[in-house]
Amino acid sequence: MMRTKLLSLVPRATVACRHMSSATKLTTVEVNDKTGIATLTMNRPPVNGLNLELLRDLQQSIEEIEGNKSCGLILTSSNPTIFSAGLDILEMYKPDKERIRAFWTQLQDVWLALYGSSVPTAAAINGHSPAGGCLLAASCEYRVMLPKFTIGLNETQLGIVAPQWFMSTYLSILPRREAERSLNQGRMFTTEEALRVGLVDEIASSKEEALAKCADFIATFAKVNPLARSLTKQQFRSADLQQLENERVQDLEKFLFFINQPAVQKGLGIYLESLKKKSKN
Ligand SMILES: CCCCC/C=C\CCCC/C=C/C(=O)SCCNC(=O)CCNC(=O)[C@H](O)C(C)(C)COP(=O)(O)OP(=O)(O)OC[C@H]1O[C@@H](n2cnc3c(N)ncnc32)[C@H](O)[C@@H]1OP(=O)(O)O
Repeated sequence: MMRTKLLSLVPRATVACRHMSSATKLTTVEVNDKTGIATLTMNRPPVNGLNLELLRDLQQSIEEIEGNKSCGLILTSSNPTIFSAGLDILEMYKPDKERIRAFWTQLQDVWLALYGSSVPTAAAINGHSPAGGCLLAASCEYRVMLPKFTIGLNETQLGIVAPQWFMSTYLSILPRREAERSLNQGRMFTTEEALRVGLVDEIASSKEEALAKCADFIATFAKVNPLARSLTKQQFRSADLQQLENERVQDLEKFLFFINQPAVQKGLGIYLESLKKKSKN
């Protein structure tokens, strides 16, 4: 394993980090030597759209962190204004038959790995976090968000439906009434609104502060027996995890059926166009 000192990249100049993975291009993992906490950074310009390759790298990085006995995982983004734009719509619009199967299966794998991770997890949400971006953040145990951004499961706004495990993830954080209403509305919350409903736990004024708050959360487990902690977490999450494990194939088939409906394809095309028009103005 490569052990490079990346002093110029760490948030606090006095803390050394081990750079664990450099082979992957779309994610990086840095472990803070002092705290043992791993920071997993998504880096797929322009918007961290979750395509097959980014999802593969995310899963590889989560496995790497689990395997390296890190004390915790902080998920963040290298983009200063976008945590993740969610699923890359280009994977779902006029999809290639084989690739879209691999894509959805990989998304399932990432969720199972992150939501079911044995280490404490936190998200430093340093930018907008719609749909799949929100799913990743919500799969963590703690969320710290920067002001003036938005977060939420906005699928219905795009004419698509968040599958059951997206809903379970929301329900693990939000009261049922809030989860149902905001999913039905496809509501995007501002940072302040997200704090008010409990979708995020804290607000930070900079990425550095968000990372530090996430590290403080992970440090609350320092004196807790790690096995007792992870088995307790597993018990809380096992019904959700098991449900997807049991229904993976049906979930994939449902997704393929739904996404290939002409009306859904038309809607995705219109949405992509509107995004492109907006980016040109
Ligand atoms: C009952 C059975 C159910 C079965 C399941 C059925 C269906 C499956 C559901 C799947 C669940 C889906 C989850 C998702 O994650 S869908 C994706 C949702 N994402 C969004 O709606 C976000 C869209 N993007 C934005 O709102 C903004 O781009 C932004 C993230 C706020 C960033 O804004 P800004 O900095 O102003 O950047 P631009 O808008 O200018 O974008 C730059 C370029 O990036 C392209 N872009 C943006 N987002 C995406 C995306 N998600 N996928 C692909 N491409 C994206 C955008 O078009 C620009 O491209 P250009 O430079 O080429 O014009």
